[in-house]
Amino acid sequence: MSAATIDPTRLDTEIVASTRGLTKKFGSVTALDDVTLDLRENKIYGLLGRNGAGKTTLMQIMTGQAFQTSGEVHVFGRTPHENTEVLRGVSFIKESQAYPTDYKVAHVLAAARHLLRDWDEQFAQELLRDFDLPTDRKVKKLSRGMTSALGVILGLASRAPLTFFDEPYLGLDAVARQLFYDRLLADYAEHPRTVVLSTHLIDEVADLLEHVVLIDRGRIVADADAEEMRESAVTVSGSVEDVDSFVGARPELRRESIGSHTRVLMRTTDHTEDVAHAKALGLTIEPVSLQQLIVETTSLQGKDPR
Ligand SMILES: Nc1ncnc2c1ncn2[C@@H]1O[C@H](COP(=O)(O)OP(=O)(O)OP(=O)(O)O)[C@@H](O)[C@H]1O
Repeated sequence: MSAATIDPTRLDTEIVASTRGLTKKFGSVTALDDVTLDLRENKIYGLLGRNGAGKTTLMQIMTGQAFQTSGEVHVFGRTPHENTEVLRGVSFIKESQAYPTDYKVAHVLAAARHLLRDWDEQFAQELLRDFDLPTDRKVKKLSRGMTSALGVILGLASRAPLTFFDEPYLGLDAVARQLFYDRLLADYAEHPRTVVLSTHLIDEVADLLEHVVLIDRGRIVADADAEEMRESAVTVSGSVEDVDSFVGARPELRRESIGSHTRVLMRTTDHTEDVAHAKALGLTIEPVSLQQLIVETTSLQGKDPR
């Protein structure tokens, strides 16, 4: 779907969470730098960015688990910190989640049932069967994949209006990850909510994402509809002369040349027009994957480690 054909009613959905000028410093490290962001209801977001970009810090502050140094954060119109009512509608799933030493899977589920307003026990039981997770096993004794499965079950069955998944599926194998994506999509269709997926597996989740927030060294560098973002660039190839004249002065994200043949990944402001024009000139034009675009966008921002 192109930007022009997006259902206009979906553009104006309510804001469920927002930040204004959010900054977080850890000593001399600025983990978040003036982040202003709105998360709207009933959308699946990809929160993407390189290691150390600030994704986890942003999610921790939005879920009231950490304090900002300056700036504002609101969830359902209120400050999330120590706000039980707000947090009953928020689910934050992360791999490093710690549980009390003696907790079994069943205890974790009971706690979630108690804490989360929209928890669906029947769905949780279905997911336990799907992921083959034993409820009487101590969480400490679960394998890495089983621990990840517990995380995704909690996140899905919470049906929280605002659900964050901070790479909880790192331990899942490819089959279990696919099961997670399938269950998420099917359940989201029946129970729309705001889901934020933070992941490095961009290609794998690309089709799920409706909106992309790209963070680089603590700053938001892209906040766009996923389809619009995909259509913001193309790869064009042909003879150096033809490609150069087609690209003109427009921004190039990458160029690879062999002899007199060249291939350029370039920005475009009119995707349809550019595709038609390039084809008419006999150039080869290919779409760009979200992953490719994000790699090029973030690598352009500089590579100095913090
Ligand atoms: N408790 C802390 N004390 C000091 N520095 C921290 C702390 N937590 C995060 N940082 C720093 O803040 C920056 C952002 O970290 P964050 O964990 O938010 O990144 P991320 O995008 O989630 O990374 P990854 O994809 O690797 O998980 C990093 O430079 C990190 O070292």
